Amino acid sequence: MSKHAMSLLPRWCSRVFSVELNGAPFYFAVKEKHLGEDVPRVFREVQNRDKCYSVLVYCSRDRIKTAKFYGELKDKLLRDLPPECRLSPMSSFLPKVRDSLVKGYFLKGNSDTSSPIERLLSDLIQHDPVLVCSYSPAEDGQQWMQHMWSETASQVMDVAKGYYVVPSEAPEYHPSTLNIINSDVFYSFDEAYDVMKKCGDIIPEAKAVLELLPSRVEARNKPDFPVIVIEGLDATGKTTLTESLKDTLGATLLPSPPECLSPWRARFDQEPPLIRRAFYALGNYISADQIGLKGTKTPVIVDRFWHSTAAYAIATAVSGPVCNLPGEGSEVYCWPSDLFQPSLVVLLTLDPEERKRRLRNRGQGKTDEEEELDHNQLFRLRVEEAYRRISGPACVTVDASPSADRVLQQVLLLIRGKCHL
Ligand SMILES: Nc1ncnc2c1ncn2[C@@H]1O[C@H](COP(=O)(O)OP(=O)(O)OP(=O)(O)O)[C@@H](O)[C@H]1O
Ligand SMILES: Nc1ccn([C@H]2C[C@H](O)[C@@H](COP(=O)(O)O)O2)c(=O)n1
Repeated sequence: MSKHAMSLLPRWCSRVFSVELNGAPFYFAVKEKHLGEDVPRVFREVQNRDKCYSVLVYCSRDRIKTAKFYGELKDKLLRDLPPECRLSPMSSFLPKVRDSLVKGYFLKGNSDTSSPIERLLSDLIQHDPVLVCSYSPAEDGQQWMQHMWSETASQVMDVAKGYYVVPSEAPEYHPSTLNIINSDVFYSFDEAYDVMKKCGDIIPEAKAVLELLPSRVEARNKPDFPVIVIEGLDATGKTTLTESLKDTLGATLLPSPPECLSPWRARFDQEPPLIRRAFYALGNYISADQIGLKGTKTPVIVDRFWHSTAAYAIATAVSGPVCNLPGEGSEVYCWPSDLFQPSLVVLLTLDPEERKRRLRNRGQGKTDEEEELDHNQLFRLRVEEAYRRISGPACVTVDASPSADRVLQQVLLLIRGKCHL
């Protein structure tokens, strides 16, 4: 067993394991002794002929490689496992311990598929940063046990002995919330920059992005004019409103991410969250630099800014209902201390049916995330709630269902009240 995997062991019995079946999480823990606990739900429906396995990707010191490998692992498992084998997202974590989450997959096969599955897992454990366990009924035929594999053997081998699997309570918040800070959301230029810099060796485009970054993090000038950010889900009317505000106020309109990043955006959208979110976070610092420049001459309207970066990242990292999000007031929703704060942030909200109607009428192709927003009601609700929970500055919600002109008038009122324009 590698030294990284060994480092997970001392608190192995304090870890909680989560397996997501059809979008719902099932939790279990492991114990050295059995005290008459029930069989966890994940194993209750497993037949005796079935065999289950877990593959967890532990964090090596190279976070970039780990993040890339996690994405590639799913493709590899889907490609190489027998088609009858069922693959579910899995994680393991220490409750309330930050950065303790390790992610992976839970595999369910049967006696016909166990040989090819075990061959694949044996190969993985010898070449990749994974910790493999298998699960089988205990001698009494009632309980289930977890056996940790050793990388030196190409067959199942328990380290010390097997552990009993027992049910565990659901944590207060989704386990992914433990690892959000500086993996999904970055709270300083340096943290996001560090990720992009480390990407330079494996993603040539990262070097081009680094060259576009401002030399100073603080906006070069403090704008004399108000800076207004317009936020909202796709097709809530941001483009329509920002164009009108530009004309009405004689303002400068800045899109976000900034135009200079457009050539690289599609490339970074394919990357795992760590890299993709670092790209968007850095985009905000470029925007802040541009705001500093333009805001000395005219008011500035910005189409999306940090609220979007954080809200989409948090809502993607966490799955399930809104109550799985980090609680209101969590540090996850804090504004980065080194990022320019706009004078006003307006969040446009729209009834989902009307939003779909506008999307249909607009008739453009949809990005993967727009598809997700369309089909996954829970994702949409999580993004909107995360928007509302972000503070410093918090956003002011405006109902975007009236006519474009009415929405404009409503937002102008807000701007005049808040920014004395
Ligand atoms: N208040 C409104 N009433 C009716 N239709 C509107 C209104 N505002 C915008 N629309 C229409 O809805 C569609 C989406 O608007 P728009 O492109 O401004 O949204 P968006 O938030 O910028 O979208 P995206 O983030 O995907 O670029 C467009 O066809 C636009 O003409
Ligand atoms: N400042 C920004 C702007 C955008 N994003 C991300 C969030 C979504 O993934 C996507 C939405 O952009 P659109 O499709 O409306 O162009 O871009 C961000 O993270 N930060």
